[in-house]
This record gives sequence, C-alpha cells and structure tokens, in this order.
Amino acid sequence: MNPRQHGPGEGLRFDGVTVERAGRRLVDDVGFTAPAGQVTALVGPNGSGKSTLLKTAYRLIRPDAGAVSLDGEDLWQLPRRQVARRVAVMAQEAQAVVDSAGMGQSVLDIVLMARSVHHSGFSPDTDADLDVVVRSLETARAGHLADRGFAELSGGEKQRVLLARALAQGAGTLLLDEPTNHLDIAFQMELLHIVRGLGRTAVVAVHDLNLALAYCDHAAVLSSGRLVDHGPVDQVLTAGQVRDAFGVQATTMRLPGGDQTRLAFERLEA
Ligand SMILES: Nc1ncnc2c1ncn2[C@@H]1O[C@H](COP(=O)(O)OP(=O)(O)OP(=O)(O)O)[C@@H](O)[C@H]1O
Repeated sequence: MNPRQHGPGEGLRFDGVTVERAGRRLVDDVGFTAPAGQVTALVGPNGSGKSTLLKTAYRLIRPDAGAVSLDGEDLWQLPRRQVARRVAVMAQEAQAVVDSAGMGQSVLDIVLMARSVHHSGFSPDTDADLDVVVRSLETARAGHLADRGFAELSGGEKQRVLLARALAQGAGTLLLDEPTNHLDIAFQMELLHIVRGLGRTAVVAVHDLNLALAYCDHAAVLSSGRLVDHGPVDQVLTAGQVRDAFGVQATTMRLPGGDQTRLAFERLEA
C-alpha cells in the first residue's frame, strides 16, 4: 500500500462505490480521490449520480459496495459524531429542510446549531462557539443577516447562511451540492472563491463548467453513474470530454494573459 495515497492527509477517497436502487445502479463502481486541501468539481449531466455519490460521503446513503474514506479512515466505520466534526455538507434540499425545521429561528441560531457537533449532551454554547459563528457569517458575506429570520430570506441569502453554517461546523472537509443555486453571478464566483481560499478539502457538485474551470483544482466527471474521467480540472474539462459527457459542442478558449481556459457551448446538431 502506498501511504501517500492511502494515509493521513490523503483527502476524500471513493473506492469502487456502488449504489443500487430497484435493481438499477445509480452510482456504479466509482473510484477517485478528492485531494486534501483542494477543491474538486463533481460534474455530469442531470441524473448522472452526483448527489447520490455525495450522499455516500455524508452518510445519508450507505454504499451497496465499495468504501468512502477520509484521510485513510472508512467514514462508514467511524462514529456518526466524529464524521460530523470532520465532514460538513451544504445539500441541495437544505433550504427546505431548515425552513421547515427552523420554526422561525434567526440566522444566528441556525448557524450556531452547527456547533452542536462539538458539544456533549446539552452543554451550552460558549463564547468560542459564538466567535466561530460570527466569523463564519462574515466569511460567507452574511454577517448583516445575523438577526433576520431564516425563513424570510431570499434564496440567495439563504445559500450564504447555509455556507456559513457549513463553515461553522469546523470540519476539514466540505461537501457542497450545487451551492451556487439561487446565487447571482457575482456571488456564484464569490462563493467558490471563498471555498477555495479556505484551504480545506472540498467536493462541489456544480453544473457551470466555467465556474469549475475558474475555481476548482480537480474535476471528476460522472455519466450514467460511472466515472468517465478525473484529474486536474483543465485536463478533464476539455472540449472533447464535454461533448462526450454532455452531448454539446464545446470550444475551449484561452483567457488573455494567462494559462486559464474557459468553454463556449453550442447545441450539437443531430
Ligand atoms: N431514492 C432513489 N430511488 C431511486 N432512484 C433514485 C433515488 N435517488 C435518486 N435516484 C435516481 O438516481 C439517478 C441519479 O440521481 P442524482 O440525484 O444522484 O443525480 P445528479 O447527478 O445529482 O442529478 P442533478 O444534476 O439533476 O441534480 C437519477 O436517475 C435519479 O432519478
């Protein structure tokens, strides 16, 4: 076994992960590592298995085969609380869940709840918890929303608060499922800029391939539940790969004055 690939500091590793429902493979033998401290984009067409794969890493769906490990430790063998301290998630359905469970609570209360994973029993929040929460809200550019009721916020404001909540959990690994939904173009970029600046391990399911190119280090491409490619983002999100995976014509453009590339898309005529 190569300790560089399997040991501490490795990152989040999917190893032969398979999820079946009603005899259908939603995720089929997926294996790749999201390297520690870097941002990995998880891309693929609608229904390709991105959310399902992420759910195996935040322990909502147990893989039918394969393993998900963090820095060499099987996440499904660890106590749930320990996983919650190490892995934070911003899920697609979180707005609705917090809306219905939040019962009119303030943004500050909602974000403070993320600190409960560090408490035993019903021990009260500390000044240190409050400090983490305030800093997380500021990092997510949501400090001005602290006293507002979560339910009354706009979709984009809620996304910022949910990012703050994920940050406040203090986990070294972040799983973000389409976090840029509802966000204006400036904050889409801002959010991924913030995530990249954290230096934490992050896996981000994202549809905008140009955001992935701009703000992610790595990419993994799913198609019909299978991994079709993974690696450095600019080597994976090529015109040919995009055509194969998404069935659209893509052209790669180099940005002026740098090494960065972006994609332009056209419908592929039948
Ligand atoms: N509980 C379930 N039972 C049966 N099929 C499911 C279940 N959950 C998801 N699926 C199916 O699994 C496939 C993968 O869904 P998933 O949500 O992981 O895709 P996705 O890549 O995240 O899609 P999108 O980009 O549209 O959000 C889809 O065909 C979906 O209908």
